[in-house]
Amino acid sequence: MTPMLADSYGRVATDLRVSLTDRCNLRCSYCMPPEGLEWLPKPELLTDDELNRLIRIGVTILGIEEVRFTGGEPLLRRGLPGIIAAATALRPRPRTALTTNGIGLHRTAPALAEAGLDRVNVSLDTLRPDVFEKLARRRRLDDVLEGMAGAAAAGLTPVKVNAVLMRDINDDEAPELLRYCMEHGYQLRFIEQMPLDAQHGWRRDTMITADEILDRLSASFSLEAADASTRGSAPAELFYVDGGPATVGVIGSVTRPFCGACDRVRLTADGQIRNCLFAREESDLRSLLRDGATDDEIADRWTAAVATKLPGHGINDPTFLQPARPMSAIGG
Ligand SMILES: Nc1nc2c(ncn2[C@@H]2O[C@H](COP(=O)(O)OP(=O)(O)OP(=O)(O)O)[C@@H](O)[C@H]2O)c(=O)[nH]1
Ligand SMILES: C[S@@+](CC[C@H](N)C(=O)[O-])C[C@H]1O[C@@H](n2cnc3c(N)ncnc32)[C@H](O)[C@@H]1O
Ligand code: SF4
Ligand code: SF4
Repeated sequence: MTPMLADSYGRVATDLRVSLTDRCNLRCSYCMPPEGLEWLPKPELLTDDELNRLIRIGVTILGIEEVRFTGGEPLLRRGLPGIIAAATALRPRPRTALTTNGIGLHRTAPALAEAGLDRVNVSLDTLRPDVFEKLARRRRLDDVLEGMAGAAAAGLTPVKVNAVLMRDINDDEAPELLRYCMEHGYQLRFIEQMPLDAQHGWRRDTMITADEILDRLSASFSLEAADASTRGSAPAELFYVDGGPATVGVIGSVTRPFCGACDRVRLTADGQIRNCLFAREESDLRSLLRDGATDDEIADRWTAAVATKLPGHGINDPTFLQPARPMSAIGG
């Protein structure tokens, strides 16, 4: 198929990240303020049918090969199994994945697997209940751990685990998290905090960098960089732990950006296409949908949206401005 979602820097978007809701049942301090946010009004959200149609256009007309469901917290979306089933019924069948905080996953994992979901990424920043409560502002650590186990038992593997380290909160926990994940067969990745929180609390001088993460891990494990040629467009740089085969990943979005190999495009829960996590402009597919546009007209607007993608996120430029939408409303 001719690549349709190409930008002017030679990159082609084949990975569609779909935000199913901007709501969440946690309040991670690097993402949301304690009081939550003003949620998108219901009439502005795409219905399941509208979402399914856009995913179908992405896969069958525009060359999307992988669909990632995210949010907000995607498990809060009632129609999730049906949305997954509609995506996996498409031909060519896209690979599917879910990025979740894991709450409730223990219960829903079998139904999600049954609907055709291939794998999950679960966010887990700490193994200490008091630190979890401080970071996520809810007492739900056990639910998350149970959710990860449920996903593995349902075959939603590999279970990848995302951890953000925050200075003086959980930055001493890197080795403990890695040991836990290795024991349970999960693939852990540490993520550099990005300036995407609604309360604009990100500070370059306090963020934990990829170099620091690697230093902390190296005090307890021997790490050997995996062959870079196998990385492709993956955000995580992989390191073999103690000779392998277990690996740990580092997602250095700020200090080791990977935008040159980006293959992502995002659809927000209210039907806007964003060609980058940090885009300051969006393309409105919802109005087209609701005005009776044809599949080809929708595909044309989507193609034009990706064509204007910038070469990188610009976080390291002096003129950088954080996007108006926070991470939870973009779809992380
Ligand atoms: N800069 C940047 N960071 C991203 C992007 N997508 C995801 N991330 C960061 O990487 C983290 C992990 O993302 P996930 O949704 O778990 O999945 P992934 O790493 O993209 O994908 P897989 O490794 O294929 O499972 C997110 O929490 C973000 O912090 C992106 O497009 N740009
Ligand atoms: C926005 S959440 C949405 C999915 C789900 N609620 C979850 O937490 O996995 C997706 C990912 O973004 C990460 N994230 C949120 N805010 C971030 C930030 N400011 N910098 C880096 N990663 C962030 C989270 O840790 C999570 O792994
Ligand atoms: S990172 Fe995920 S779980 Fe945490 S507040 Fe944001 S959307 Fe919710
Ligand atoms: S910051 Fe933008 S260009 Fe860079 S990898 Fe993420 S989505 Fe792609």
